[in-house]
Amino acid sequence: MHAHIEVVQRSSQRQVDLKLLKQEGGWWDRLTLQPKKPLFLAPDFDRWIDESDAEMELKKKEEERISSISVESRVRKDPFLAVKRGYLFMYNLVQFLGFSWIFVNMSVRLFILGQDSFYDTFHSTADMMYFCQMMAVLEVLNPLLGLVRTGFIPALLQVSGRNMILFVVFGAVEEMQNKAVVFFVFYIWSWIEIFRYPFYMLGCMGSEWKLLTWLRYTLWIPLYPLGTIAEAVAVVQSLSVFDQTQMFALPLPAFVGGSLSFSYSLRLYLILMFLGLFINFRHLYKQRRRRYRSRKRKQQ
Ligand SMILES: CCCCCCCCCCCCC[C@@H](O)CC(=O)SCCNC(=O)CCNC(=O)[C@H](O)C(C)(C)COP(=O)(O)OP(=O)(O)OC[C@H]1O[C@@H](n2cnc3c(N)ncnc32)[C@H](O)[C@@H]1OP(=O)(O)O
Repeated sequence: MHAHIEVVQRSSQRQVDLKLLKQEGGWWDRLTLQPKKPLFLAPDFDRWIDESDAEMELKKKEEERISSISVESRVRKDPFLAVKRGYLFMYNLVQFLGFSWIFVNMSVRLFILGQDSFYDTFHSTADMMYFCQMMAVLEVLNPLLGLVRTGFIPALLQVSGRNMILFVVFGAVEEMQNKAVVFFVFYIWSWIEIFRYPFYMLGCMGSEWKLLTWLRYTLWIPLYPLGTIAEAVAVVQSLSVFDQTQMFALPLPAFVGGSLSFSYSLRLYLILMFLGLFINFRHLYKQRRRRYRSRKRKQQ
């Protein structure tokens, strides 16, 4: 094979840099015609690439080209991307502020009043919790509208499960509202949400804080079972109230007579709750693995 030889300007007293321009593409077995390389000739190892380096480089360039095409086409295809991001950002911000308010309120009251604060949690925070949980219905709609990559079933279980506790077990039963269990349920819910929503907010801006991501994908491991246990305690405590008051009781046909206490529905709900815990725990575990696996791949 032949090459044009070009003398590069960067020559010094010690060396002369020669640039060989191949006349045809391809790999050379050696630099000169004679098999043994003259002693005065040395390749520039800073620029040296062998066949496998070149393949890697080509592959990398190809991947970069494909990802830039897919990003471009996604941006081009979705003219409402900015509106969607803006909506999600605002939604997450409102939820973050709501749960932060609840968390700070409960923490300050706990600090000042100690255990006495447990019994007044509902009256001091329920309005905000109602607001946040009503808004959370959007979390079931968002995946349906294709706005987020959340699983629809886990979101539905999460939102309907919490709303059942908040609106039915606590909201409708006055006897439950001054029980200590309200404190534990609300506090556990708030603990995860004050990290989850800012994590999403950063995501909407295309940014990430490693510590926040870690907290979002780790705190649920102790909090989810604890939260479910606290909710289960609340349900069990409310059973006798539903039996006594016959609130929401289902009237039975005349030939049977009487009515079916709502506590039976709640007993069934208790079973669903632990099934829901299993489904969502598995979902969150998979999300965690996906997040950290894809990050590891990016680092490699
Ligand atoms: C009346 C009949 C009732 C029948 C009910 C049956 C009963 C079921 C009961 C279930 C037990 C409930 C117990 C529970 O209440 C106890 C507690 O909550 S204790 C406190 C601890 N809890 C938690 O940790 C759960 C918190 N909640 C969640 O994590 C979510 O709600 C959940 C749906 C469970 C999982 O979230 P998701 O699937 O969204 O995972 P990711 O965060 O990884 O998100 C996936 C991707 O989507 C993007 N995303 C999602 N949401 C948003 C958003 N709002 N804004 C912007 N982006 C969002 C996210 O960034 C991810 O994107 P990417 O894939 O690009 O990383």
